[in-house]
Amino acid sequence: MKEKAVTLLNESKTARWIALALISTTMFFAYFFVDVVAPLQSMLETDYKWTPEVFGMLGGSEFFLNVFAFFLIFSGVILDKMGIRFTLITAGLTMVIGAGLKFYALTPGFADTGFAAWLGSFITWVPASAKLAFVGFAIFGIGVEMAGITVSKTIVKWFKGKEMALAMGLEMAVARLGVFAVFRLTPIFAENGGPSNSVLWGLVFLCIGFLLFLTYTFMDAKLDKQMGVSKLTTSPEDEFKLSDLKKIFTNPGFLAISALCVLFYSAIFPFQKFATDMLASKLNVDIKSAAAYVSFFPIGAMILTPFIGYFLDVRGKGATMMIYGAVLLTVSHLIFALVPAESFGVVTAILTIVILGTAFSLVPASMWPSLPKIVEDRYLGSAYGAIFWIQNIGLLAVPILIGWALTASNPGVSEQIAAGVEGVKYNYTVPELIFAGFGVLAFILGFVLKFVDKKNGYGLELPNKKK
Ligand SMILES: NCCCC[C@H](NC(=O)[C@@H](N)CC(=O)O)C(=O)O
Repeated sequence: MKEKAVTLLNESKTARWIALALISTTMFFAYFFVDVVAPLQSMLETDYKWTPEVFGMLGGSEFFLNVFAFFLIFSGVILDKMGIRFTLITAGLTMVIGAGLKFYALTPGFADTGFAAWLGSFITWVPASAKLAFVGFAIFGIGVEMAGITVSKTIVKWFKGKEMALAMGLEMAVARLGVFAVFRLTPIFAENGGPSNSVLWGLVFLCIGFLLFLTYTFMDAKLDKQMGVSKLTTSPEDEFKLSDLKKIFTNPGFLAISALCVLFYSAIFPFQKFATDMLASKLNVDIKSAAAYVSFFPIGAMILTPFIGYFLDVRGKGATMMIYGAVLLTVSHLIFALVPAESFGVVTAILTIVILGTAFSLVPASMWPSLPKIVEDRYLGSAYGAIFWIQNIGLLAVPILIGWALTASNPGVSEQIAAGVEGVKYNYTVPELIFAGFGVLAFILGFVLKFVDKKNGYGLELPNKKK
């Protein structure tokens, strides 16, 4: 009897783009929450007495458990061992729980408790609200990073050999739209209820995102069923083993790309957190207008990333793109650092942000689809977890470093702002020079990656799409 050939769900264009839409929309909400208070630095300083150091620490706290308690390494192993569905649901729930705690930290309901009084009784320069917000954001951080690696592996599952870089580019584009939305919406939410209202909206969005992840799991289960994926059909050599972690950390391609990743992203995400205040001070405009200019940053990246992804699918040149990205990154931070405020107008600001947005498209669009070329599929989740872990070390340390550099290079300014003195502003030259330095190092690492690729034949310069 002839067996009926099954057309796999991922062979259907409609099905794979629906799968992508579901997981990408959740990442939109997740990225919204990541920066939900980013444009509110001065409001948090005035309303909650959060100094720039405290604000910088909040940015770092997102990565605290991932880095120090190795949660990202665990997340990668969980993904490879337990599969996509389990990990997506766990990630979604973790984000909601962490976000809920961060919201509670900013409410009067918390401020009036004995717990708040106790939290405020030690390390008194960090307010109780900030301490609890750090805990919530650290838990959220586990969820969002777990979601990030799982979404990457999911895209490889549905799109490998097809439009993989385009799909990853589109997913990142949708996520960036979340960052654009946050810079537009958060100041409005905060005007009508303070920073806690912005965080509450972020929490509501995350609940919707969780439901979308849940919906996707039904598609995933159907695809697995069609592929006959079960413990019985997976041969022992196809299964993830803990010893694979050693293979990841001794792979020269992985090490080069991870170093480039941490340097590049250290000059992007931490910048995003300080960018509104930096532009407000450099352009001498209010926070709302500055936040509106910063919103062009993710928009530039959002528009370009899928095009670059498409180019990589059909033409390749992934390693070269990363080098171009590092050059643009350095140039834009040098402009922010060195062009004097008198010559720095709105047009210069927007142009520089667009250059930075282009860098922010070139590197991510080529970096994330490169990893499946460097490591085996069976430990791809762990490899994504490990590269995120290395990246998170930078994302944790750099906002603290920048907060400290800002205070140190502007003696007395923090005290005047906290005292409510009008018109006092920070000068961001030193922090911007630090960001530019990361760009220079990323540029050098780009060449190292190209060399390692040539030596090991990973095919980073080759197209992703099979003819
Ligand atoms: N599926 C997404 C690929 C990674 C996208 C990348 N995000 C990260 O690297 C995150 N670890 C950073 C973060 O969560 O802050 C991006 O370019 O957005």
